[in-house]
Amino acid sequence: MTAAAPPPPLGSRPGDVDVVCLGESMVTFRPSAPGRLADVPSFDRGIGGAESNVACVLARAGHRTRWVSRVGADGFGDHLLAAIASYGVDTSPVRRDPDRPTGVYFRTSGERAVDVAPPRGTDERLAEVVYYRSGSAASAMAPGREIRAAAWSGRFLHLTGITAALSAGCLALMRELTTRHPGRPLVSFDVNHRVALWQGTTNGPEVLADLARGCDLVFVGQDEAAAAWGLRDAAAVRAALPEPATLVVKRGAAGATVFARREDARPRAALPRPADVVVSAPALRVDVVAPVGAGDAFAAGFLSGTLRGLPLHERLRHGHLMAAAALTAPGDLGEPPGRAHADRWAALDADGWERLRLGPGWTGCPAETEDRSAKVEDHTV
Ligand SMILES: Nc1ncnc2c1ncn2[C@@H]1O[C@H](COP(=O)(O)OP(=O)(O)O)[C@@H](O)[C@H]1O
Ligand SMILES: O=C(O)C(=O)C[C@H](O)[C@H](O)COP(=O)(O)O
Repeated sequence: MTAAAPPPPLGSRPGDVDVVCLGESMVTFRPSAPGRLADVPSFDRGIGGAESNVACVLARAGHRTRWVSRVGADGFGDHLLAAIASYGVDTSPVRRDPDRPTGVYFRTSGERAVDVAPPRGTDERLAEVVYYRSGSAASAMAPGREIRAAAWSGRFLHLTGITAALSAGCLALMRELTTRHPGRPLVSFDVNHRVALWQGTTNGPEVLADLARGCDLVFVGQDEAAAAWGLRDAAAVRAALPEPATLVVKRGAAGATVFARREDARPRAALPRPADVVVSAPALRVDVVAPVGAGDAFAAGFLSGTLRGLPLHERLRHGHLMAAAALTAPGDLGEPPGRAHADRWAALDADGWERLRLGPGWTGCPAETEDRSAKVEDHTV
């Protein structure tokens, strides 16, 4: 028997993909008809997982992406690997665990997620989310040489706060990957505070803020910053999280604001922190089919614009466009618009942008085609 090949030395594949996304993915089940989980008779299968969602959207947008995770040696693991690879994502670092299952979750549609089943008669706009992921294959991830080499193999590493809540090993891995080691890639982090996953601990918000401070690009929703940290506006979030060079605060349908530090070659300790450039962009008008996946798609759009060196305003607009694709599809992943079309929409003047109204199917409807009026109302490109 030959010994297993040693893992590649750290950083031996610098930048061989654009973005590495590390985190748990699950098979998702959505009711095939509206209603509470208690009542619906059947479910449609899909895939979910904040980090692989980002990888899939980026791959569709033409970027080289890799997903690092673990799945069970079961049929759901087979399905996740095949589905994520079908987007063009490199899944070669994903390990199969013969002793632990692939995670699964159930989710009703609704404008907002809640962590427990809402009582009968409560607001139907609340989605119910039920996870079966405790003890899953991915929850056994932990620091190690092989996983770090895979995590460091791109220009960007994208992480989310979900991973930190999965197990002590996952939290240790997140702490390691968000430590500012010399030679690490740029680290992007979506706070993704999932209250249900932090039950039994009181320090989730504090841990998430700590992890965010070790990253270069951070995404957070204004609503989650308010709920987790009591921070009521974007400037307060920036004041509390000055460390990341770039911070994006999303305000759902209202828009998003990016704070980007002017880079400065002078030693940081010697000088006060340089001032930020602050740019905001309104979101699009969207006929929402399902809100799930919008945050991940937004992060992918912003990252795509960052990789392409686009101006901050266009990065935000690419975030909104990708989010709109997710919002107008039933599952986590929509069909993002092609790059040429996204670029043309992102370059619209403020009036043209405001006149866009996007409904289901809009991304498959290029601006030149005759029937676009059915899908994209009032847009002028
Ligand atoms: N109702 C909406 N109308 C238009 N765009 C929206 C709407 N809700 C969300 N978005 C878009 O999705 C992005 C992510 O929204 P957010 O509420 O932060 O998602 P999540 O809670 O999934 O992280 C927003 O920045 C925006 O681009
Ligand atoms: O909750 C989790 O652990 C998941 O990863 C499941 C979902 O796929 C993402 O949470 C979707 O995330 P949003 O884009 O913020 O809607």
